[in-house]
Order: sequence, then structure tokens, then C-alpha cells
Amino acid sequence: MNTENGLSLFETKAAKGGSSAVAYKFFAFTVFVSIILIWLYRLICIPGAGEGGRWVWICMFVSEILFGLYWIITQSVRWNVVHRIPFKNRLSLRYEDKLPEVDVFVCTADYVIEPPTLVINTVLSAMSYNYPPEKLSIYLSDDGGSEFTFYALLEASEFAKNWLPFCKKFKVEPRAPAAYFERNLDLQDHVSAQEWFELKKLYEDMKSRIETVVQKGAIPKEIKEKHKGFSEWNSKIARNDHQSIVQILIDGRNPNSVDIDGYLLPTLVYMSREKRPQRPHHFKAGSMNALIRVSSKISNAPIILNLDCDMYSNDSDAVRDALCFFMDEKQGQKTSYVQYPQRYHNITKNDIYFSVARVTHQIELAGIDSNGGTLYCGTGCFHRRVSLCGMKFSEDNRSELKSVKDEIEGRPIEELEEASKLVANCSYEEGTQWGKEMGLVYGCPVEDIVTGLTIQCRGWRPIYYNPSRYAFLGIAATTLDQALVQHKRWSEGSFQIFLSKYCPFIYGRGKTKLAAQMGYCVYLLRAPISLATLCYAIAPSLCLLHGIHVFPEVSSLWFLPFAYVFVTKYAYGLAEALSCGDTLKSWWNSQRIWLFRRTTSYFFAFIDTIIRQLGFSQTTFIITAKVVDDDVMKRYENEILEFGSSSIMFTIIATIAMLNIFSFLWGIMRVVLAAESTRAFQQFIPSIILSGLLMMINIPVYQALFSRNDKGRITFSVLWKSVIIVSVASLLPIY
Ligand SMILES: O=c1ccn([C@@H]2O[C@H](COP(=O)(O)OP(=O)(O)O[C@H]3O[C@H](CO)[C@@H](O)[C@H](O)[C@H]3O)[C@@H](O)[C@H]2O)c(=O)[nH]1
Ligand SMILES: [Mn+2]
Repeated sequence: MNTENGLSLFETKAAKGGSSAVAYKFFAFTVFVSIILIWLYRLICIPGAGEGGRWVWICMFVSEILFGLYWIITQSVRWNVVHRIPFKNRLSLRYEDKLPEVDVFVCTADYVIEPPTLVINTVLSAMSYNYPPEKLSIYLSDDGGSEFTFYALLEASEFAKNWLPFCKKFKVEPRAPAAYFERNLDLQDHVSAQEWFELKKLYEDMKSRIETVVQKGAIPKEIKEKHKGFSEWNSKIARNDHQSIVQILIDGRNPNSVDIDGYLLPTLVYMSREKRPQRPHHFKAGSMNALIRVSSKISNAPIILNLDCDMYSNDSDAVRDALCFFMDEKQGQKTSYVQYPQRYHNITKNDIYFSVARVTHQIELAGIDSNGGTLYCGTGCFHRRVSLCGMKFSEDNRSELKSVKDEIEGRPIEELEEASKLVANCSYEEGTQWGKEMGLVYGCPVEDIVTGLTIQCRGWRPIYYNPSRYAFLGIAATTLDQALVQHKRWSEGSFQIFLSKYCPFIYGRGKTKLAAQMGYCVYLLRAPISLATLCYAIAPSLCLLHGIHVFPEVSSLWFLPFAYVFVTKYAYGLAEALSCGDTLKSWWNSQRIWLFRRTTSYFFAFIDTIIRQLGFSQTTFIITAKVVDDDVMKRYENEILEFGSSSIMFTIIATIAMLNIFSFLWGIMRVVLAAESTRAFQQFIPSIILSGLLMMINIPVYQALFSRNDKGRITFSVLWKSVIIVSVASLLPIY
């Protein structure tokens, strides 16, 4: 009766209506048949031994096998898409006085590319959640070990005393001050104009104080005297070599920790775990695990929210939404984590770097089976602490956590800090199984994917929740180089998982559904699939230059399956993008970025993984910069591709663009001069179309090569390299 006639706290709905699901299955079946026909064609029509183009033919065949198998794998995530609807009013009615405690973990690693003001915006947005403050604790992990970040957090703890009451009073959204004040005051907001201006000034003063200190490169003495925590930086600290630091800036147990209206403030903690040069620190995973241990000494909340330092909360009710999935009487106990999609604050109209790609995929991954489920747990993810710590799910193993209330009551802050510092030491990990059986899994730069898999394999069910009001907003890469490097990290880490003992087909066998295993492989196999794309972007065009055909002539029946797969796959992709609210141009941009990623990021990821597998190199984690120069920003806002550097990735991009313009023009010339017989003419049409499309997609590359004068254009050295490579390649014989 307590549960209002058993109404659930959330609902799961199939995304597609009955008839369109049937239509999709029919469509998928016809594509599948066409793929088989393409394979048959390659087998039947293969050039004889000694005939020209036999090896190219085999390469095309292998590529088409890879494409075909990969296409089959991607069906798993489109088969049964579901949506979730939480009911936070019901939660409030039933559980308002029994809401669990929540620990928010924010990770930062470098005060230069992740400026302190950005970090504290995320922290402030989490502090001002519409949630009982005595049940909320915010932890900042600073892998940069920076005194500036610490100082900024100290400033934030003061600013919060004005900010939280303001947010509460006027129900402002979003609750990250920078994002909030970016918009002009809107009278519809029912905010008192006077208070708005006062707060804005308060925020801007704080921001300029922080920026001045960072610019000066030192913290003035009078500020240092304000807090004992600065003494940690008395001896010289290097970011890779320092003791562990834990400072409780706001102690939620203290009745005097109140805002200007006299209401309690949430607990606020700064942590920088111990780092030593000889010890692997395991990047974000290591930082998260240190946070799990440190928080267990201070608040030990049963629910944990992880945020990257740029991912501010955009919906102050997000905690309550997520709790519906954990606290539902029937299904809640099984829920291990609730992942929100990665959304970004700085996406331009047509999303030139196609940053939401990771998201678009997850919309589909969300609905792998009727239980739902998502494959990763990264930023914007709520965890049940016990499941994150390695516990298996079982019906009778529901014991939540031991509250630390009794242990910490009455103990002075310094004692809690000492106890926390101990567990933030790297030696602490040695005796335990952190990174193996406990916490986030080590050894892989995409800890979010491999950790998600291990949690699922322990019997828990993750939930993917994609609300219409985005719950979190981060910063997407704003240069091509950054975007490609980030995707290299993701695809490299993913392929490592596939080759490791965590391969979903082996590790997940019998523990997860086949569809979920396949779903993981949509990510994990991006690196090897790049070989097929490279072959398709290069071989047919090169062959065209040499007068060798690799596709059936257009009048042949064999041409049909090629045309069918090509047209329907792209038409479906376009329809899918438009139905997700993308513009036509952003779909077109996405095709270009897919080409770039597959021929550079994923390809290098493949090569590097193999090298690593042979034991020649170690895992790295290149942090994505969150700030860029003003003129770079201008170009980003105008949706102009940013090349600028002479990265080897750009040489590949430029080379493929050059090759295709040459082969297209050459192909057209042959047709116009009509030196060929009708049959030969028809045989070249498919290659000419392919080159032509590749050429059209690369128009911004030609502009960057030939017609732009700004700093973001492609450098001359890249231009010359690509011309030389194409010339040499077109002179080499083809087998
Ligand atoms: O040694 C490190 C390196 C990174 N980070 C933090 O990890 C977060 C993610 O780093 P970022 O460079 O922003 O990478 P992204 O590619 O944007 O991150 C995505 O991909 C990561 C896995 O590669 C996931 O961990 C993240 O949740 C997901 O948002 C940031 O807050 C960093 O400060 C650390 O704390 N310590
Ligand atoms: Mn990021």
C-alpha cells in the first residue's frame, strides 16, 4: 500500500511501433541477401591466375567480408530499441525522507587544458542539485596535483554560499554559473534582476581572481594564509611525484557549514592521490578508484555519480530521475548503473566533427534487449557503490553499505583527512585487488567500456537513460586533430579489450546475452574494420587510373546487390540521422568524419594495438584539451575544418583526397574521349561514382589544401607529401 497500488518508479517502452519494426526487419533481410550475393560475385568472377587485378580483387573481397560481418554485428543494437521513463514524483511521494546519500566524483588532470574555472563550474552545478544537502558530497580528484585547482575549489566553496540559495530561490537552470550567466537575463525567468546582477558580479569577480592567480603562476601569501591546505604545496610538488593530499573544504557534519540563508551545504572534498614516477597510475580509472576509497572514509554513500571536469549538470533533478531506476521495488535492486548520453555544450549547428557520434550509437545500444542496458559507464553515470566495488548481484545479496556515520561522528576533520590520505596512497592498492576485482578495471584507456562489461557479467543490469532535457553537458573537441586523437584512444582501447581476456564473446559467454556481446563489438572492432575502408577508398581509384575494373558493369545483374546495399544503407542512415534531429548537412559532415576516422584514427589504433600486443609500447591516455586559441575558436564556430599541424593523420587524409580527384578526372576523361568500348565504359562507371562521391565529401579538404590562407589550412609539407605519394602510387604496377 506504501507503493501506491504497485505503480513502478519507471517504465520501459519499445521505441519503434509494431509496423516499422517489421519493415526494418524486412529491410535488414534484403540487405543481408545482397551481401551474400556480393560475396558470391567475388568468388565466381575472380580474375584467373596471372590476369591483372587478381590481388586487388582479393583485397576487395576480404574488405567486403569484413564489412558484411560488421554490418551483421551492428544489427544487434538496432533490433530492439527501448526508451525509459522515470517518475520522480512517485519517488518523492514514497521516499522523500528515505532518499539515499549520493557521492559525486569529479575528475580533473591538468590545470592548463582543463582550467580551474571550468572545473569549479562542474563542481558548483553538482553542489546545487535539488537534493537534501546533508545527503550530498562532492569530491574533486585532481590528477594534476595543482595548487591552482585547489585554490579555485576553495573559492567555489565560498561562492556556493550565495549560489545555492539563488538557485533554489529562483529555480534556475542550468546550475553551472558560467553556462547560466552566458544567457542574458530573461524576465520570464522570474529572477529578481537585482540579485541576478549581484550574483553575476560575484561570479565574475571570483573568476577573475582565479585567472589572475593562474596567470601570475603563484598563489599570493595572503591567500595562502586563509587555508591550512596550501601547506601541502610547501615543498615542491611535481604532478607525477607527490604525496597524497585530501582536504575537506566543507564538512557537511558541521551545523555551521551553512549558506547565507542558513541552510546546510553539501560536503566538499579536494583529493589528489599519491603519484610516483615509477608507479603506473592508471589514468582516470586510478583516480576513480582512489575516490571510491577516500569517499568510503568520509561519506560512503551507496550511490556514486561520476563526472568529467567539463561535464556540468544541466538538470538539477537528474539525481532524482536516476534514483527511480535504483529504487524501483521490482527491478531496481538489479540496477548497477544508470548511464546518460554524452552531450555537448559547444556543438555547432552542423556538428563538423560529428561529436555526437558516440551518442547516436548509444541511442541504439541502449536497447539491446528488453532488459535494456548500456555498454559503458563513463562520465554522466550513476553507480550503485557495491556493484562498482566488485560485488556480484544475487537476490539475497542486497546488503547495501555500512553507514560510516557512527565512525565519523565527532571525529575532527584532520583525523578523517589522515585516514583518507592513507587510502589515497599508491601503496594501498598493492595488497588489494583494485583494478582487477575492485573498482574500475585497469590497463585500458577506455576503462568505461571494460568496466561496464565486467559489471554486467557479475549479474547486474545497467540502464541507459536519454532524457529530452540533457542532464549533463560537456565540451566536444574543437579541432580535427583533437577529435581524431580522441577517437584513436577510444578505438585503440576498444580493440585491446577485444584481444584481451575481456573479449565479450569469451568473458561474457553465458553471463550476458549474445546481442549484448555483439553490441560491444560494434565498438571493439572499429580498429580492424578500418582496413576495409582504407581498401575501398584507395584500391578502386588506383585501379581506375590503371584501367582495371573491380566492380561489375552497370548493365550486369551483379551490379544490383552492390547498388542496393549502397543506396539502402545510406538512405537508412540518413533517415535515422534526420529522425534524431540532425540536419542534412550534419549528416553529410558525419560521412566525411567517418571517412577521416576510419582511415586515420582507427587505422593507427589498429597498428598501435598490434605493436602493443607484441609488447613494444604501453597504454597512454592523451587528455582532450578543453580550451583553444581565439582564432581557432572562431573557425570552429564558423564550421571550418581545423588542420594547422603537420600530423601524419592529415597526410593520409590529403593523400586520399588527392588520389580520388585524380582518378575521378581521369575516369571522366576516358569516358569523354570515348576511347573505351561500351563494355569497358560500363565497367568503370561504379569506380567513377565511388571516386566522385569521395571527391565531393572531400571538398573541404581541397579548400584547406589550395584555397585557404588562415592558420588552420593544411600545411605545405602535408600538401607536397600527398602529391608525391599519389604520383608514386599511380606509377606502381597493380597486381
Ligand atoms: O590521468 C588522467 C587522465 C584523465 N583524467 C580525467 O578523465 C576525464 C576524461 O578525460 P578526457 O580527456 O576528457 O577524455 P574524453 O575522451 O572526453 O573522455 C571519454 O572517454 C574516457 C575513456 O577514454 C572516459 O573515461 C570518459 O568518461 C569519457 O567522457 C577528464 O575529466 C580527465 O580530467 C584523469 O582524471 N586522470
Ligand atoms: Mn572529455
